[in-house]
Amino acid sequence: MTRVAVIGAGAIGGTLAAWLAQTHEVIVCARTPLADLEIEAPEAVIRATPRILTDPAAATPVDWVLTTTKTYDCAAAAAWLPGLMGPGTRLAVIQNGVEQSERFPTVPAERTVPVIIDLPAERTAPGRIVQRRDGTILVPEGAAGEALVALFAGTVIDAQTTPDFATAAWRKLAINCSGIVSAITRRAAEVANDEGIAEVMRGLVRECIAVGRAEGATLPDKLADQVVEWTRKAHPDSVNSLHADFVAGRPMELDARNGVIVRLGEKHGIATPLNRALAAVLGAAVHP
Ligand SMILES: NC(=O)C1=CN([C@@H]2O[C@H](COP(=O)(O)OP(=O)(O)OC[C@H]3O[C@@H](n4cnc5c(N)ncnc54)[C@H](OP(=O)(O)O)[C@@H]3O)[C@@H](O)[C@H]2O)C=CC1
Ligand SMILES: CC(C)(CO)C(=O)C(=O)O
Repeated sequence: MTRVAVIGAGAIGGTLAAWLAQTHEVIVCARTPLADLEIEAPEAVIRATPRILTDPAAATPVDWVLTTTKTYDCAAAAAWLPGLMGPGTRLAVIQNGVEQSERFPTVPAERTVPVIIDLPAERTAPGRIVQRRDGTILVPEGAAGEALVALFAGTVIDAQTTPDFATAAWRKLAINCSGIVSAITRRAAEVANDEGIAEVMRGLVRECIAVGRAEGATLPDKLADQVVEWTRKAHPDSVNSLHADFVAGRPMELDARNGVIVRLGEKHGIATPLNRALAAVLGAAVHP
């Protein structure tokens, strides 16, 4: 049986830990204590009672570490790694953005697997999560990516390798950068039905497309319209993770979702006024 440690028991970590615990030995490395996991998935309620650790000093080596904290908590999450990483342990960085491979520099590149996850989920209480639909995972081709795909076999998470991970990451960033409109308006995915807001979303995505192409991703012009359509088809009450952070008064992944477009745009001489402006507005907003 594969030993898997999941760092972070939030929306993504809790959901993945519960699904993996059906077939693997799972340890949850949590900051806030919790008793167990209960996931309200589209077809069923999934329960799991993995071993829960709250002290990095208690961690011992596992086969896989899945890190699922927010990007702004990477430094704190790294405190778990000395205990969890043995000579053969692989680290999957399951976070939004396009810089997953750079966030845990102490782990050798060949043992780090960047992961793009599409899995809308919201945490309602410690260990209690609403999973809005079945999810997908994309990882780069190669032995480590294939091993991660095998880990998720038998779960509702459709894990696959891709020969062009950069494109996959930038396509997901296109969705995420546009999600800032939900946090600013404090409205769930249904806000995309407002045509004025949809036009702002398209503008954010067009900037993302320009910078992503300069970084080597293959992104069609129609992606701007597609992002709006996908958001309109999401569960209308679906709250994205940036919006969830804002209303909870937590830090936000503004740099990973919008700031990175501004930063890399500057590198390539591409103007990104919408991402810059909206990130500044949300960054300065007082949480509700
Ligand atoms: N939610 C979603 O629908 C999606 C999210 N993502 C991405 O996935 C990543 C995770 O997001 P999400 O699950 O929503 O985030 P959450 O805020 O729900 O969960 C993050 C978890 O990390 C925990 N954590 C923080 N620091 C530590 C630490 N040092 N040790 C252990 N645990 C720690 C938090 O603890 P505490 O309980 O104390 O807060 C929290 O439980 C983000 O990059 C996000 O953008 C991607 C796709 C969809
Ligand atoms: C697009 C979405 C909502 C689900 O995958 C997401 O990535 C997030 O909430 O951060």
